[in-house]
Amino acid sequence: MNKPQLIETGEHLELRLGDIELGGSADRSRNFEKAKRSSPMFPGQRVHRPVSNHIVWHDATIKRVQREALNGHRGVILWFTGLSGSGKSTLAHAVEEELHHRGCRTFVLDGDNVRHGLCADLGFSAQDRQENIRRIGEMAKMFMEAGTIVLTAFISPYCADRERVRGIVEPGDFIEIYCDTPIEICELRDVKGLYKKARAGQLAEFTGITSPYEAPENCELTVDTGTEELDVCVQQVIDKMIQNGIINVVNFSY
Ligand SMILES: Nc1ncnc2c1ncn2[C@@H]1O[C@H](COP(=O)(O)OS(=O)(=O)O)[C@@H](OP(=O)(O)O)[C@H]1O
Ligand SMILES: Nc1ncnc2c1ncn2[C@@H]1O[C@H](COP(=O)(O)OP(=O)(O)O)[C@@H](O)[C@H]1O
Repeated sequence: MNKPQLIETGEHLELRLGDIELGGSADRSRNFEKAKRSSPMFPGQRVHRPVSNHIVWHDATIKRVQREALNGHRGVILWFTGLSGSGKSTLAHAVEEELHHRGCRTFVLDGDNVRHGLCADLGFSAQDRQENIRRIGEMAKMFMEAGTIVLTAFISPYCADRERVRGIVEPGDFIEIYCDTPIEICELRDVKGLYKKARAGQLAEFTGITSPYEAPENCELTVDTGTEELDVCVQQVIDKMIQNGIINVVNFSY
């Protein structure tokens, strides 16, 4: 990797790799106070604010931009969304491999895995899915603040829930990637046999069958994970990252 430079500009620290500005202001990690907390959208929907009035934000002395300088690339959230079987996990892990082999710090947060631990108490009602995505969004943000390229692979079926995650980070920090596989193909793949169960009435609230999926309308990238080869989709994600100044074209040219 090219050696990144930290440049002081007034009150800000900038991280530069060649001509690319990798980081933003040194106090970007303080956007806790600015986090958008939207109003409830349906009865019973949870709104999260600290329960106690007696907690005070503690500023880190080592900032995100310094961690990014150490890593040689920006932290970012790559948010993969799509139906079950659309290819979120396969694509996220394939992109991670590509990035890891080229020296990037990465981590994949995967739906089934997170539901074994942090979100083991949640089911598949709209409210539980909302809470699932809220927790994952907060966790992804922490990974990103650590300077990591975090790749998330959750159905995240509701536009509002995805937009809420976008709203807790700065513009450019959240790259939404729609794994656009039609349900007919997902059902043919039926990787885990869940569509068969859902059709047989053995699995309630199954996305695409008895529970909605709201496709993104203005996402950063749509990938045709239904018919394109995996390596083509990986390259599209890498190209988007280069275009957005997350990683350096020098390290990713073939
Ligand atoms: N009812 C129902 N609907 C959808 N999916 C179900 C359901 N029950 C279990 N599963 C399995 O759980 C995985 C989806 O979890 P997520 O955390 O990604 O869902 S969500 O974002 O909160 O909607 C999903 O994983 P993927 O197939 O990788 O998407 C399924 O394996
Ligand atoms: N271009 C592609 N991108 C991702 N997955 C693909 C692609 N083409 C075929 N597949 C296959 O589709 C399936 C997707 O499964 P998975 O990644 O578990 O989906 P999800 O995480 O969305 O539930 C895998 O069997 C994978 O090999």
